[in-house]
Amino acid sequence: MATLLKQSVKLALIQLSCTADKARNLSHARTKVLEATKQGAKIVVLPECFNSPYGTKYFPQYAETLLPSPPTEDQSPTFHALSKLAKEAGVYVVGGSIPELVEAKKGDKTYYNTNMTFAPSGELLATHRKVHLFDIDIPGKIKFRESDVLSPGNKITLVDLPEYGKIALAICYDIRFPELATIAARKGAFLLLYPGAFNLTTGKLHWELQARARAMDNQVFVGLCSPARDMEAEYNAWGHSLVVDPNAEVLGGLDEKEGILVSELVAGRIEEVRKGIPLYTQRRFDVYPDVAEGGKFEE
Ligand SMILES: NC(=O)CC(=O)C(=O)O
Repeated sequence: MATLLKQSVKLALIQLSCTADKARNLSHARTKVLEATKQGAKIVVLPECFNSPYGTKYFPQYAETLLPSPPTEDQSPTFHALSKLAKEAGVYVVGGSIPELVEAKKGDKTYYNTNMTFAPSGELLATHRKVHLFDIDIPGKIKFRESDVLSPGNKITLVDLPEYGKIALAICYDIRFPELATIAARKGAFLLLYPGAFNLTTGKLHWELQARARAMDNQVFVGLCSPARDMEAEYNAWGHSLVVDPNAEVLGGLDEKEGILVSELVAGRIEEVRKGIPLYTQRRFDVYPDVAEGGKFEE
């Protein structure tokens, strides 16, 4: 029987220390991706906003232009660094996210929080713009309004890795919207990946819970990749990158410090879990609508 994950694969999440120095962040990311590759990883993930600090005032300052693709070196040093790195390491590189600038002819500027995923050949396979912007206000704890600067993406992102199967990409706050995950899983993703930077308030409450919930709902692997925590920065990331299996069990996790988490995703595990708890044949579309009938896959 064909399995969703065609062969077992090692996934690495790089919980990178991210600074205000973009060039340093890029070369540091290279060092860590190569380190993960030495441990056998074939899919390597970087965190949300891995080449800049996370904060609305930083997005315009660090933004790069990705379109038309491929951008020049000047337009996007990160595109070129990640493409070269994927080729050098011979692995899939899921480039967390970076602030993206789209400038209209009349000078209007639009910013997105954008992921780029590269094949081992160095080819750009997909981009995902954060669909749900992080606008929250928890009195006395945290207020954040990405929408002051960013615009939202408008699609669900599935990426085909021919030797392994399909993965779904979304960014941080996107994880709180289970419809996106469910549609991607029902379209055949074996892994939901979320580069993300929760914080000390919401991280403690919901980070692991969200990861396990999306894995449990959809009976697929889930990976959440955070920047390392920096208490000198204005925004303090939660850290605790983790990988969860299709039975919602934590396969591995980090603390708040920089680190590399390598986890083996075993082919056949999804089908084993789904055989035991057969949600996939028990859905009642005569009682409620099938969300997987919808979903937009192109910008
Ligand atoms: N930073 C985010 O996008 C999301 C987050 O921190 C949360 O959902 O909590």
